[in-house]
This record gives sequence, C-alpha cells and structure tokens, in this order.
Amino acid sequence: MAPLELDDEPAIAAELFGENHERARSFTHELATRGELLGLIGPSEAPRLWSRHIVNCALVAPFLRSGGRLADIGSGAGLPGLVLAIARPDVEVTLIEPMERRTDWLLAESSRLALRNVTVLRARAEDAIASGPYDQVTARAVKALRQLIPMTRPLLDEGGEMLFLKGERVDQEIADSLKQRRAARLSEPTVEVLTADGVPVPTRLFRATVVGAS
Ligand SMILES: C[S@@+](CC[C@H](N)C(=O)[O-])C[C@H]1O[C@@H](n2cnc3c(N)ncnc32)[C@H](O)[C@@H]1O
Repeated sequence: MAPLELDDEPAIAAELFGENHERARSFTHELATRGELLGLIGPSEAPRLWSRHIVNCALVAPFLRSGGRLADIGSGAGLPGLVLAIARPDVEVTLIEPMERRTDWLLAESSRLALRNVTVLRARAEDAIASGPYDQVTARAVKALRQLIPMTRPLLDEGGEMLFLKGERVDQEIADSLKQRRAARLSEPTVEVLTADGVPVPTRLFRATVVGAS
C-alpha cells in the first residue's frame, strides 16, 4: 500500500481539540486513508487535509455555545460537524446529510471514535425541522447564503445563530442575500476571518442571529 500522503498537523490543533486530540488525529487519518475511495474527498485533498479542512473547520469551535444544540447541514465527510463534535464534547451535534453513503460514514466514524455527543440524521435540511429547534447551525460548501438562510432558518428560534464557513466571496454573498436576511429577521451579519500558523487559506465565518419571528 502507498504511504499515506498527509500534510503536517498545524500546531494549533492541540489547543483546538484539547482532550480529544487523539480522536481528531484518528479521524483525519481514516479520512485520508479511505475518503477518496468512498467518494468523500477529492484525489488532491489528502495532502492538505489538516491545513485546508480539519483545522479550518476546528477554528469555528470557540464560537459554539457551551451545552448548546448544534445542527450541521450537509456534513458530507464530517466537515465541519464531526470535527466540531470532536473539538467540543460539551455541545450536542446533529449531522444533517441526505446522502446514504455519507451518513453511513458519519455513523461509522461517530461509533468508531465513541463520540457520545453526535446524532446523524439522513435528511435534507428542509425536511429536518422537527428535529429542532437548535441553538446554532453550521454549514460549509452547501449553498450560497441566499439559499442557505431560508433553508436553515426554520431550524432556529429567536436567539439562534447561523455560522456559515465561507470563502473570499462572502461579502458579495451577503449583499446578494439582503432580501432573505430581512425575511429571516436576522441581525446585521459579521464576518470573522479565521486563520492560524500552517493554515494557508483563511475561513471567513458568517455570523448572524435571529432577532425576531419570521
Ligand atoms: C459540496 S458538499 C460539502 C460537504 C462538507 N460540508 C464539506 O465542506 O466538505 C455539499 C453537501 O451538502 C449536502 N446537501 C445538499 N443539499 C442539501 C440539503 N438540502 N440539506 C442538507 N444537505 C444537503 C450534499 O449531500 C453534500 O454532502
């Protein structure tokens, strides 16, 4: 078997994953080993798994509410939902993903890693309203904000927060979603630029809170 092509782990991983650092290493190793075969990651992703995916997602962990319920929409390989569940065992994380092959992987990994704070729901976000309300909702690489906001708003009550991992175009997406943000009764959004040593591409974290009934 070819040697595992995995990039160096950024130093901040130890801080972000704390007591679950070894679980994060185990998950990353498994994803690098089996992810491409299972269609979870592209062929060029393993050599940048730590820096572009795992730590990029884990940088959101400090924004999660302690003891809260988090829904991650379109979790795919577990990004960011499973990574956040590993980093924050004090948060109850529901991974909402419609594709069976992906939910099979998420269930198998949650069980292998003995994560007690994870629920896997095979559904589209629009069909998962009964599983809420949640305190916060996350998503990465699922839809543009103008679609993501109406899709996830029914999962939150007033005071609930949207945390979406976005790229460089986030400001344009914010401008394009004015109508949807107003209809959803969201606060003025903020964008946190998250990065660390060994993380070449920052994550832009869109944050907005529900301030009234829609
Ligand atoms: C491009 S992948 C991104 C996966 C992962 N979030 C990541 O960053 O690698 C988009 C994911 O969203 C899921 N998805 C698409 N439409 C959805 C919906 N309406 N509700 C929930 N998940 C959805 C897809 O099945 C897929 O796993």
